[in-house]
Amino acid sequence: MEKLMISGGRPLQGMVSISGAKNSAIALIPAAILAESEVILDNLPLLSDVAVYAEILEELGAEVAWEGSQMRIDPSSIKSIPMPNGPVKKLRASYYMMGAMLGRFKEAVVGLPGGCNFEPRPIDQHIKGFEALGATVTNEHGSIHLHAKELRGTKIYLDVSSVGATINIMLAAARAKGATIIENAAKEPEIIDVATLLNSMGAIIKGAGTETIRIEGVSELHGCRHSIIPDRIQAGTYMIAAAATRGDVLIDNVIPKHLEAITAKMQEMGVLIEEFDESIRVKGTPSYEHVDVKALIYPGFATDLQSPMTSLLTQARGVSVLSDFVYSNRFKHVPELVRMGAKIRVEGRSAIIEGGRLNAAKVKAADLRAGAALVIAGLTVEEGVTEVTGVEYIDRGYDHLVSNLRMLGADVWRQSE
Ligand SMILES: CC(=O)N[C@H]1[C@@H](OP(=O)(O)OP(=O)(O)OC[C@H]2O[C@@H](n3ccc(=O)[nH]c3=O)[C@H](O)[C@@H]2O)O[C@H](CO)[C@@H](O)[C@@H]1O
Ligand SMILES: C=C(OP(=O)(O)O)C(=O)O
Repeated sequence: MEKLMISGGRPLQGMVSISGAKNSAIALIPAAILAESEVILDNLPLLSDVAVYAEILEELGAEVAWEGSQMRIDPSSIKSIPMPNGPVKKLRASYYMMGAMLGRFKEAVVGLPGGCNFEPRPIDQHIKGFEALGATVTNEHGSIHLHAKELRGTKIYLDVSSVGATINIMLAAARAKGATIIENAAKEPEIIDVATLLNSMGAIIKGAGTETIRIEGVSELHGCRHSIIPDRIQAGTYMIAAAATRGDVLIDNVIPKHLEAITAKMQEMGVLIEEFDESIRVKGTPSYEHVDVKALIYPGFATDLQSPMTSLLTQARGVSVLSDFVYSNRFKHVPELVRMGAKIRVEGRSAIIEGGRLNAAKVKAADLRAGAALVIAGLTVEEGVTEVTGVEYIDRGYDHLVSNLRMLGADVWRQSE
């Protein structure tokens, strides 16, 4: 096991290039199961979640060649094998195995997902969707068993606009008979990315990115080549880190439109931000105003940036209120930030943050974005070394974090625990 060591107090300066999006990559890899020939994914991030997904596909019999930021997946010899345990337990997005296997084989056995469990994360809307398409779904000893004689298109209204359920239903419906309409669909950019890949594979999907998605089922899908969209959450994290250290950073390979909510909130605090076609420059200022933030579904402020934003708000004057309307209890970073001297209390689904200096401490990342929050907090500390354990969570979602931060002038290194 390793830990991250951070000797903070240096403004981040220079340029960082953002990798492809985790939440796209880990949906696009299982989507390749639906094809009959090779799928090539470019701009793939180097993340532990991606490695686990490659392992899952290999276990099923796919040929996977991963070199740098490209993955070639030949799914032609994939077999329908039950996956109750093993790598599916290591990540959240293994739930996409249900939609992809159901679409291709009309059956699947998949262990309940792992990943970041900052609070109970139900999958009832995924199951409701599969059942509406004609599948029988049972939970047997912690594994979901799915089976259908045939999948038939239908209209599905999601009770909550879930990213995972929207993508999972698209995967299964892409090879169903007839048309499926998802109402109250999630609108996150990663959903458009998955629809783009599926359409390049021969699917007929319209409306991705809006609340109504229509999927015309087809009997066969073929291979294709696809470049993954930039990771808006990694980009937002570097934007926050640049501001928190009062630095000046050009964040390259981003889609500024995907970052509008975080950009607007940071500008409201007094951070200077310039937008270019594919990059964003973030320049810190000596003093920030407190703001209130509401994490919402896209295009609102991303819940995945809520924890990193908490660290930035410790650097603002006065009292900020940060509420999460996607996850009511995503606050595992708070006690650790308090250990570093932050004045934060949680009330219901809100964190009340009073600005002030942080101190170096030994802290533990309990999930991916809590880890990012602690790294940002450590970067602001002027004396001493902050130690962050739980690095395995951070490796789920940040490509080359240490080398990127070092390139920006931070004094950060990994060390054995
Ligand atoms: C792999 C992946 O893409 N992960 C992202 C995805 O997670 P994930 O797809 O799991 O999150 P959802 O969009 O499904 O969850 C949104 C809300 O809906 C609720 N819900 C969800 C499904 C369901 O069947 N029933 C239900 O009640 C959840 O508890 C949560 O309150 O979107 C989240 C919200 O943007 C992000 O934080 C995660 O980074
Ligand atoms: C919660 C996250 O991921 P996952 O859904 O994969 O656990 C995240 O990326 O912040």
